[in-house]
Amino acid sequence: MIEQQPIKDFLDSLASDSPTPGGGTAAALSAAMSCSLMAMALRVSQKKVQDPTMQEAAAKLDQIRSELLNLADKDAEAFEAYMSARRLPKDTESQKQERKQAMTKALIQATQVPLNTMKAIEQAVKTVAGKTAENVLPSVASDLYSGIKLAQAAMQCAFANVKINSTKEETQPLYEEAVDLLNNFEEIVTELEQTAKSLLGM
Ligand SMILES: Nc1nc(=O)c2c([nH]1)NC[C@@H]1CN(c3ccc(C(=O)N[C@@H](CCC(=O)O)C(=O)O)cc3)C=[N+]21
Repeated sequence: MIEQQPIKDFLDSLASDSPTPGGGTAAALSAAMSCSLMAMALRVSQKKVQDPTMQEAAAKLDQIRSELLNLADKDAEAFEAYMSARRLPKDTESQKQERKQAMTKALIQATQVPLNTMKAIEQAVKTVAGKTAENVLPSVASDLYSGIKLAQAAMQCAFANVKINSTKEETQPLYEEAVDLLNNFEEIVTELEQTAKSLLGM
């Protein structure tokens, strides 16, 4: 489990030529870090600003962060299963059929997981958008901004994983859902970025 790993060990295994952890895991973990940063900005601000939504939003971000850490593990499992299916024998006609079925099944899961990562990131950003972000103290505006930009990067990375796996008819509906989600997200995140920038005086 990723949560048990020292950061150095995780980064070494990400850099290694083994297929997992891969980009999908990195997207989910980056998003988890984004949640931490945004929660921190809210918790610091909450001490001085009378905004009862901040505490709740921070708690929600903690919950989404825990989901994202789980998705980081799930992504490695799903991509590993796909790589295993690819390694199945293909000597006879029935083996070929079985391998094809197993690969399709694993590919659907390897596409569903980064799509779930995208959904979690959208929830995280929606949690801070609007009044909550506007009430963040200028002293932690850089943390809010960093959290937002990390969320945006993680969203685009998770989307790239959905895209690269969307090579079959069976994954097409997931791809279409991801495109819609990304477009909607970009609108929300652009506005939120403006809020953080103006707090930063940028
Ligand atoms: N949900 C999801 N998560 C991913 O992380 C994900 C994904 N989908 N879809 C595709 C991309 C690409 N990616 C690779 C990482 C390493 C190798 C790799 O190490 N390949 C070696 C070893 C192959 C083996 O061990 O059989 C090779 O090709 O020589 C390949 C591909 C992860 N991705």
